[in-house]
Amino acid sequence: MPTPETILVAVAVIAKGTKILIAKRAAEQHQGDKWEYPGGKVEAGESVEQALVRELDEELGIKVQSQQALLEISHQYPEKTVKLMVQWVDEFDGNPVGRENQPLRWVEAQDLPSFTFPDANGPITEAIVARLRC
Ligand SMILES: Nc1nc2c([nH]c(=O)n2[C@@H]2O[C@H](COP(=O)(O)OP(=O)(O)OP(=O)(O)O)[C@@H](O)[C@H]2O)c(=O)[nH]1
Ligand SMILES: [Mg+2]
Repeated sequence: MPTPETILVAVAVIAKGTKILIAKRAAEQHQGDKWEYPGGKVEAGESVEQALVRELDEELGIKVQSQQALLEISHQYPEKTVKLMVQWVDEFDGNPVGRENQPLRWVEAQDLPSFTFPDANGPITEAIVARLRC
């Protein structure tokens, strides 16, 4: 059987000081009811950076002013394979709101381990903590 195509996803770690913004996925979504870093699928013809700007406008109503690559994670779920392009965002205009009615929380980075994230997300917390220490 051919390997299914990898879905490229632009994901934002949005930081305000030592606080990180997380959002709750809807029950009916893939990896539903878990917390996530906002973002979504990169569409045809878009760069990762462009996709992130679009997704954060659509999902949170903020305008990203700068972003930097934090890490990349390839993960095979039983039903699909994703490649998360995780970007660090600490400059943006506007105040994030859950435009898709998703609950949002600003969480101290050190408290992230007490939230349940999609299975692919394991390495992200460590990368955040490392980034904040530098
Ligand atoms: N946004 C986001 N997606 C993640 C994370 N971790 C993770 O495995 N994913 C997976 O990445 C895939 C695409 O993300 P998404 O559901 O946000 O895509 P999207 O905004 O384009 O949504 P849509 O398909 O409802 O239009 C999903 O299969 C999701 O489970 C994460 O931290 N944030
Ligand atoms: Mg999304």
